[in-house]
Amino acid sequence: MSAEGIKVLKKPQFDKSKWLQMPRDVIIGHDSIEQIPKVCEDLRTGNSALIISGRNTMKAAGGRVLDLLEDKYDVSVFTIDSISEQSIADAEDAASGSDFLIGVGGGKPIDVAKIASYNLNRHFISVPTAASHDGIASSRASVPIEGGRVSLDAHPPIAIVADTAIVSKAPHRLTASGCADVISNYTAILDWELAHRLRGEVISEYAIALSKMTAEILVKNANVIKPGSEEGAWMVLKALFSSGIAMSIGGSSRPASGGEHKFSHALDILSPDTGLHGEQCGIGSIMTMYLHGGDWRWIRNSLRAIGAPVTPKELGIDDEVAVEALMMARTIRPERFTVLDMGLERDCAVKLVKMLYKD
Ligand SMILES: NC(=O)C1=CN([C@@H]2O[C@H](COP(=O)(O)OP(=O)(O)OC[C@H]3O[C@@H](n4cnc5c(N)ncnc54)[C@H](OP(=O)(O)O)[C@@H]3O)[C@@H](O)[C@H]2O)C=CC1
Ligand SMILES: O=C(CO)COP(=O)(O)O
Ligand SMILES: [Zn+2]
Repeated sequence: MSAEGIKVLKKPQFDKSKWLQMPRDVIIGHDSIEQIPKVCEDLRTGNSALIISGRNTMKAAGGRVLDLLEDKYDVSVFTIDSISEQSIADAEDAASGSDFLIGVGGGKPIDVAKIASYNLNRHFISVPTAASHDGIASSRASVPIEGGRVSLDAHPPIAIVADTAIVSKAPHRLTASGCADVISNYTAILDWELAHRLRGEVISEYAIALSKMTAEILVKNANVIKPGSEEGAWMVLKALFSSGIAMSIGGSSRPASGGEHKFSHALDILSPDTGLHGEQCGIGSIMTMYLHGGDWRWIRNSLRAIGAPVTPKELGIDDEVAVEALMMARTIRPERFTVLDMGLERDCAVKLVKMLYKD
């Protein structure tokens, strides 16, 4: 071919751009709830606030937030029982006259506050009462919809106020569930890498490194995570924060949510209000680690060490329901490719669940 026949391809211009949002004020520590008025002042949040909380969590912390703010701010309270499209719409109605929102509770009130504030274009402050989930800092919200669940784009809290004295008094089951949510990062990452290899899905090495490091540090410090320990609460809250930041960097929940989360979301449909989110993800993670050919016994031992359940029986569900959840996982958020989307057959799912009981 002559020189004239060769087309010189111009290197495409670099046109990548990313917009990351992060929390501005983060206070984790003993009696940090007392700092809430200062945080509101610092962030110039406005004059009126809506506290979104649950029944138990209103008692554990919401009441104190109300006491601390009501002198200076016009504060109302909205209590939720569950997260649903309806409870989010109701929360938005309740918040329409408020300058900012405060989510006080576990994952559900925080996600409701996150979405409502995002839809209303208001700031929100995250006040976790339990170290039970890694949505305390993330910019995502997880919402059940008819027959499934969606991970919605939202925004991160403008501030996080996590009081270790309050969180350490929450039932230990919640803390162990938060640890399991973080331990499941190991398999979430493997699933993301699998989707990258097979489907060309874009991955973020920074998000992966942070997510993995977070799980490693947590497992390394499992010995301090004991019922009632404030040091343990501190350790887990830091991990949950870090995992949430990995999701912000990744631009999706991918660094912390893979097949084990799809299994958990399926269980939420098949057996609602039985297991906690992180508990279910932990058990899912043992099984998906097995499918990835990794050290599933190590995942199981790590979960046991922090007091999380490792079998459907310990979770309070029948093995048949766990098998059904494995089969249903591929129908949950089908665009999220994981090891459970590779044509798992029912008899293999049965074996997988049986394997959980092996020595
Ligand atoms: N956005 C994200 O990135 C993420 C979102 N999630 C979502 O979070 C949710 C799971 O969170 P989780 O916290 O497990 O569930 P909940 O918010 O339902 O909390 C579980 C239970 O613990 C109670 N509780 C919380 N704190 C205390 C306390 N200090 N003392 C006594 N009881 C307490 C709650 O009481 P009450 O009845 O008062 O609420 C509730 O009954 C799921 O919807 C999940 O999808 C999970 C991970 C990441
Ligand atoms: O729970 C999460 C991360 O721990 C969020 O994941 P989902 O996007 O699957 O709801
Ligand atoms: Zn999770």
